[in-house]
Amino acid sequence: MHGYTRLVENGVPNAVETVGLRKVYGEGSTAVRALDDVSLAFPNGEFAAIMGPSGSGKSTLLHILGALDKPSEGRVIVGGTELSGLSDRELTLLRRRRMGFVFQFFNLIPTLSAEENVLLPVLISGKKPGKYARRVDELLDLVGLTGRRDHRPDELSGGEQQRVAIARALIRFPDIILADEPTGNLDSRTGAEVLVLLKESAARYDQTILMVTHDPRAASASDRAVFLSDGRVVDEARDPNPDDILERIRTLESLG
Ligand SMILES: Nc1ncnc2c1ncn2[C@@H]1O[C@H](COP(=O)(O)OP(=O)(O)OP(=O)(O)O)[C@@H](O)[C@H]1O
Repeated sequence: MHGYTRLVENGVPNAVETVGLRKVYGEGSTAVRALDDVSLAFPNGEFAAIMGPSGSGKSTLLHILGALDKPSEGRVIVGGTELSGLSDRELTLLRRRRMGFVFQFFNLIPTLSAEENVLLPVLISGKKPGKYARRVDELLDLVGLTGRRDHRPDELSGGEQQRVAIARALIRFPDIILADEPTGNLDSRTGAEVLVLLKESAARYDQTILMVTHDPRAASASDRAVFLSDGRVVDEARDPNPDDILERIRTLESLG
């Protein structure tokens, strides 16, 4: 159905919403049901953590929420727009205009400086980089890399590279930030700093954060943790604390 819109109480569409999402990889006896009837709503401005055991479907869900992959069945609605009605070109534009990706393996371009990596989404979308000069300065300052702007990725630590990736994800003021294990290979202090950065940006620019993580401490920074098991949403926790999350994970793993 085209133009499908669901409204939340105050009349503003959810940042992202899914209805009856299924994803099956492969066919016949080797088919894997990665997502099974997932219906979720992420209101504007929410910081949501997506958790669950290995293989439970977290990355698959994040890729579908970020319009990087398509569901086998069900709907994804981003800011009131149903994705199934969009062409590949329109999906690309929607990703560029509205989404920022922070993935664990930083995907920085090795031959570009930190500053050039941050500007990459601007260059790719054909905008004039000069217009973003002030924004680059602001972001490099926000992530504490002003003094490293001319360094290439191999001249930066893992934490610094991750901070470049965050600045890059934020450069075009995305409505939605999708993060896959953003603290996964960082020490706990750098990981905590990265989360503070994401939260500060989200609060300042009214952005929604969708973050896959295994880390109870990272998830406790969120407004809501959603737990997947075998491709289904099996639990949710509002304003979770690390102990609460650990307890729920243990329960899920004992059931699995
Ligand atoms: N491209 C693919 N082809 C076939 N099966 C896949 C593919 N991608 C994922 N799967 C399967 O789908 C299921 C869900 O995978 P997914 O990567 O979403 O889980 P996850 O919760 O992110 O796991 P992890 O925490 O280990 O990263 C798994 O059983 C996985 O083996």
